[in-house]
Amino acid sequence: MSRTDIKSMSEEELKELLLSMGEKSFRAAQIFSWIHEKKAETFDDMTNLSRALREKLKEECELIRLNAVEIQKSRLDGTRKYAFALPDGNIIESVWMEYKHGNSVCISSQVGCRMGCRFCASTLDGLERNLRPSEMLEQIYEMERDTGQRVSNIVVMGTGEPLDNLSNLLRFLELITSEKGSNISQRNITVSTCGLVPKIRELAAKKLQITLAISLHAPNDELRRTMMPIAKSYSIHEIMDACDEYFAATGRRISFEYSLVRGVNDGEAEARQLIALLKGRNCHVNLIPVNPIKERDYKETLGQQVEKFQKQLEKNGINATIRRKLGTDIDSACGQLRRRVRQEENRKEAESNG
Ligand SMILES: C[S@@+](CC[C@H](N)C(=O)[O-])C[C@H]1O[C@@H](n2cnc3c(N)ncnc32)[C@H](O)[C@@H]1O
Ligand code: SF4
Repeated sequence: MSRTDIKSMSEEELKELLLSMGEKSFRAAQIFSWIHEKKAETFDDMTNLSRALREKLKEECELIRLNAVEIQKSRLDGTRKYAFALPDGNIIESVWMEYKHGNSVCISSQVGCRMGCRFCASTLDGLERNLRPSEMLEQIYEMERDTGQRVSNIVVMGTGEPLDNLSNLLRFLELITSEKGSNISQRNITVSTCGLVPKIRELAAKKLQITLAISLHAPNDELRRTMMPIAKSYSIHEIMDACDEYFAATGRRISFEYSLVRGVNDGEAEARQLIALLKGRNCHVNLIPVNPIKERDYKETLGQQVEKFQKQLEKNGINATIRRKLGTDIDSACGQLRRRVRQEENRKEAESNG
């Protein structure tokens, strides 16, 4: 029988668990605080619990940890890239970034991704599985343990489509923002999606204060379909309607991600279409030259053209920034560290077998 994933549980669920073990319900608050506030590494760290209860918890529950199998540290700034092994051996990646206003982390929401975007390394082997809430949390807790610092901002922009794993994402958000845990403000969290329209509407109905980022990458459906298969299911028009609903429900300005691909979506005509699409909207555009991956033929837009594109948007009243690149000395496209670590592990295994 598999053990209970206690790090994914709400305080209410913890209470029920403890009552079912014949314990007093106030133990739930103590255990919740050990896990999410003090970030206990083992049940034995929970010193205000009786030895008997700790033993019972060890038998019935797992307190999952991630194992950092590789950490790349930038020599230029504080950026660190982590490859973490999950309890089942799957590998995911997370990034730690240091800014003047605090520390920011980029975390994964799935092992792989099934969305198939043409520029993205995360999807090359498809989707393996969803991450549990505990596995999303633990990326952050583990990076905090490693750096000895606290996180203030979170972007769910690593491997995976977070809205394809919505119920686990919602529990993760509940736990990481809990006043009895890390107490991170919803306003300091960004969730990025390729545009799963029904899930955007579901998220809007929760009325959270998190920022929604839409990976747009093209100003018209025809071009978007060549870059992102999801564009065959939902049109840009439908995405914009869902964004309006999100804004109406939350009052939060939408961010649009636009990866510039040389000769594909970076011309004056595309900028004009993008302006027409976003004019009058309370939004922000993040421009980022695409990070080329060797498995695909896309090349990044070069510096001058990136600036020209941005200026054209700004001149027409569209807020646009070029995303500053951190850790350029360790930079590799999202999902590539995980792929390399996995390939190395497969090679070692093959060598030891043969
Ligand atoms: C990896 S995705 C994860 C979140 C979600 N699945 C999404 O697509 O928004 C995060 C962001 O990275 C972008 N991205 C993926 N591969 C990229 C690449 N090679 N170069 C630049 N941006 C990339 C995506 O388009 C998206 O805006
Ligand atoms: S960009 Fe996002 S949705 Fe598209 S394949 Fe990558 S992780 Fe998945």
